[in-house]
Amino acid sequence: MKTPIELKILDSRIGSEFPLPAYATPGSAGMDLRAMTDTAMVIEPGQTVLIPTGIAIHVADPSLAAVILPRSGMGHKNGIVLGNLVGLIDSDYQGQLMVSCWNRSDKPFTLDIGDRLAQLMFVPVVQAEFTLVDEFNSSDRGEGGFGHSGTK
Ligand SMILES: O=c1ccn([C@H]2C[C@H](O)[C@@H](COP(=O)(O)OP(=O)(O)OP(=O)(O)O)O2)c(=O)[nH]1
Ligand SMILES: [Mg+2]
Repeated sequence: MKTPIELKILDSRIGSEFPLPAYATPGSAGMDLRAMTDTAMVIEPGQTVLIPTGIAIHVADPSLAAVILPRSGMGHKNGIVLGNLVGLIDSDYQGQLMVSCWNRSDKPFTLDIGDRLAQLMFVPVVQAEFTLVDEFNSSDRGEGGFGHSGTK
């Protein structure tokens, strides 16, 4: 059972020349987002460019969010990852989904119009309300962290 999410097409090439984001297989967690630029573009080594996707979504439910993640092939083979590492889409965001595209490789990368450059995944969210305390009930870990348990 899939969760309905409102989507607006902002670029008419989506839904005509290029399909709407969709799950590629029944078990896919993410759906690919496409580069809806006016022209193909070369992203130079080290450069970060904000790429429009041509769509907006309104998640609406505060117990859900969407995240934009790199595609593993683009990241591993081409060094095309996200300038913000992970993009978080708030449930009340209604603007265009944008992908911060970072070429972390040492080679220029050509991004063609409509290329699938990142992926969108919906996730459950728990909103917290802080309860102020002076002391925590002690845990086994306590304040240990950042590798204090070693690597072996
Ligand atoms: O990769 C991304 C990350 C964010 N957003 C949009 C949706 C998100 O809800 C909004 C704000 O993102 P975030 O809170 O991460 O950025 P900020 O720098 O804190 O901006 P703001 O002050 O608008 O919250 O920008 C994208 O389109 N793509
Ligand atoms: Mg913010």
